[in-house]
Formats: sequence, C-alpha cells, structure tokens
Amino acid sequence: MRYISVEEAIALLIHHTPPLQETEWVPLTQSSGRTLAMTITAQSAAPPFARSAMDGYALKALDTPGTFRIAGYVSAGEVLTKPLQAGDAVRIMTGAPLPEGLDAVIEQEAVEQQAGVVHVAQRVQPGRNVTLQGSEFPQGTVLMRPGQRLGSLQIGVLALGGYAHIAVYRRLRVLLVTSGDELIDPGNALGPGQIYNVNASLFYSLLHELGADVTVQHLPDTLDAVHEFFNRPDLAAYDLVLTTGGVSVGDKDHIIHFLQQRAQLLFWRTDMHPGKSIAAARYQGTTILALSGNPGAALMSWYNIALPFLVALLHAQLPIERMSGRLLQDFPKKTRETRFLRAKLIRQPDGWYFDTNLPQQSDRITTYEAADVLVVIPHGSPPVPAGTVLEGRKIPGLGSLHLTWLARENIASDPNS
Ligand SMILES: Nc1nc2c(c(=O)[nH]1)N[C@H]1C(S)=C(S)[C@@H](COP(=O)(O)OP(=O)(O)OC[C@H]3O[C@@H](n4cnc5c(N)ncnc54)[C@H](O)[C@@H]3O)O[C@H]1N2
Ligand code: MOO
Repeated sequence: MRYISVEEAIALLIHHTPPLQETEWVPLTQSSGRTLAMTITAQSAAPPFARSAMDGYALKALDTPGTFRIAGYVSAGEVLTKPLQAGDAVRIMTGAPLPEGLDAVIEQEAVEQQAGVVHVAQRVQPGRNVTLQGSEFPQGTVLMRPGQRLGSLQIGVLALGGYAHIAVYRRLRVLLVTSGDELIDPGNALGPGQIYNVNASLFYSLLHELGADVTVQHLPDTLDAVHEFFNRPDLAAYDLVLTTGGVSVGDKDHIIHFLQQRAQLLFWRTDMHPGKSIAAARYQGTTILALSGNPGAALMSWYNIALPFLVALLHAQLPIERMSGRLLQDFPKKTRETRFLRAKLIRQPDGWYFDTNLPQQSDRITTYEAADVLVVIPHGSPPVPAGTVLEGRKIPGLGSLHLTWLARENIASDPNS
C-alpha cells in the first residue's frame, strides 16, 4: 500500500483547518516573531528629504573649483531657509537637509577653511555626498504584505515606513500532548527503563518560535487517560492539538486507536521515512496532528508537514529552497517510503555534495542540529551509489537555517483594507 505523500498530507490538513482570521494591534517593538496581517505602505519617503551624507560644506557643483563664502550653518533636524547667493556655501552636518539651490556636499577633510571662507581645489560632481529624497523608497511603496514573519530586520523597515503599531494575526493556540509511561522530565534522576521527555521541551520551543501560545500536557499510556483527555470540553479552543507517541501498532498505542474509532481520521502514515508514523484527524472542532514519539521521526514530520501546515494557517508560505547535489557516499539500503536524509553540504569544484555520514535513525535528534539540508531519496529506489544527483531541501529552522515565513504570492485579501 502506498501511503499518502507529504504534499497530500499538508493539503488535507489545510483543507480541514480554518486559517486564523482574528487580528490584533501590537506596538512595533513587541511584534517580533508575529505574522503581519496588513499591507504596509510607506507613510513617507525614505529619506523624506535630500540630505547630507557627510559633515562638510554644501555648495553648487557648477561653481567648483573655487572659494566660497560660508553663508550659513545647518545640522540634522534643522532647515536652512535663508536665501543664498551665487558663490555661497553652507556648513552642513551629516543628516541635515540640503539647502534649497545647492546640489553637492564636499566633506570637510577635502577642503581648507579659514575666516568665513572655504577653498575647494577640486571639481565636485553634482550629487556628491547627497542622499536623495526617496532613494531608499518613495512614499506609498508597498513594503510588506500580510503573512510576512516579523523579525528584527522587518521591524526596522516598518519603523522606517513610519509605523508604531501594526496589525498581526492572533497567536496560534496549540495544546501539546506528550505520551508514554517511560518519560520523566529532564532535571530528575532517571529510574530503570526511564528516559527524558524530549518532545515536551522540543515541540514547546518549536511552537513558541512560531509565535504560538502553547499549553503542555503529559499522558500516561492508558486507554482511560487517552479517553479522558479527548473528553476535555475545551478542545475547540485550540487551533491544533499536537500529540507525540502512541501512533504506531503497539499494544499501548491508544492515541491512534482513539482517532481511528472516534474521530474523523484524515490520514494515518505518510510516504516519509523517518516520520511515517503520523496521523491527523478532526475531532470536536479542532485538528489533531499525532506525531511519532520518536523525537527524530517527529522532527522529520515537523519540518515536512507540521511546519508548512502551521505557517499556512498564518496566511503565509514557508520558503523552502530546493537544490540539487550529489551523494558523497553510497546509500546502501533500498528505500520503500520516500526517505529524507539529514546531510551536510559540501562544496567541491564540480558542485554541491551531500554528506550523509550522520546517524539517520528515527530516534536521533542531534543530527538535525548538524544538518544543512534534507536529501530526498524517491520511494521505491534501489541502493543509491555515490555521485547520484538528488534533490536537497533547505527548510527554514533546520540546522543553522534561519526560521522565517513569507507573504504568500498572489495574496488575495488584506483583512484590514
Ligand atoms: N511493529 C512495528 N513497530 C514499529 C513500527 C512499525 O511499523 N511496526 N514503526 C516504528 C517506527 S518507524 C516508529 S517512528 C515508532 C513510532 O512509535 P510511536 O509513534 O507509537 O511512539 P512510541 O511507541 O510512543 O515511542 C517511540 C519511541 O520514542 C520514545 N519517545 C516517545 N515519546 C518521547 C518523548 N516525549 N521524548 C523522548 N522520547 C520519546 C519512546 O520511548 C520510544 O522509544 O514505532 C516503531 N515501531
Ligand atoms: O514511522 Mo517512523 O515515524 O518512520 O521513524
């Protein structure tokens, strides 16, 4: 049986989950990590007037070389209104508006000044050391569109555009549920057979980076606990219930049994290894996404399915860069489901190579931190020899890649216009 593809899984999740509608106004400085919900047009040109880029003397380029009378003084924040005559120069500071009628600034190091005059020995080009009005952007320029993630650099651009408050989508509300009798919280001594609960911290942080409000709960591996959990009266208050564990074929995999029997199952298992153990369902007005307990498998499902899906709920798209490269080593196994290998990128004279010499097991997570790219081995492949050209995907947030998301192309509507 062929499991559904990663793309089909994302499409099903998006189809069954309403995207966020509510927006809120936040001060610009508190918008980091949020998602813009309005179109931003520049309220003024940047810069708003022609200004000096140097401390020196403003003059008319055509009059150079020559000796100029220093007829005035202007520093940043002032405007010189006094009329000037031919042969006048104005002492000007960096950032000050260029006085009317003048078209160049000569930096003070390049001239000689004495007793109210300045000697300019060289020919000065018009526009020298002048930053033109609107040279960064003219007034009214569309600077950003809904769906853009706001990081420090975007916040700087919005400040330049004149915005103090902006509309952002409300935070995603996510109920994160880990399951397993063997799990204890880090910070405690491990008892026999116990392991640390990695997924609670890992997925809390991943969701937090998406700007989500996250509530965390842990369930023991009992049927009663799973039923009691799904009987919570407040499930519809969450955009997503994200569970980990109990989604395979073991005797204690109660989560998947519950979803199969009581919920509207959207899919169970996908064409992705590791991470094939994943299910999704609609239940009591919310979407349940059940990831594997194995942290390495759950992370693969995160990058390939959960992250693109959640970003879509924010009216955004994940900028995944697809590239081609060659395998550095033989990959010795046959591949049933589409396989995603964590790899480092290596530049060689004949192009990019994928170094897959990292542990690839479903329980490993340290290798995600080390990886630059996920390499795709198509399903049904025989062993793949070194040198074979494959696709690599640079997924935002993987390894050292910067997490961001962007306005969707052809955005149809701005909720605030
Ligand atoms: N007979 C079969 N057995 C298994 C199959 C299969 O197809 N047939 N698939 C294997 C694959 S692949 C995976 S992945 C796992 C998926 O299992 P579950 O999603 O049901 O997860 P659990 O059984 O609850 O746990 C798996 C593994 O991960 C550890 N774990 C669980 N939660 C956490 C956590 N929060 N933090 C850290 N580690 C966690 C757990 O102790 C187990 O070692 O099934 C295979 N079996
Ligand atoms: O199903 Mo497991 O989730 O492939 O590693």
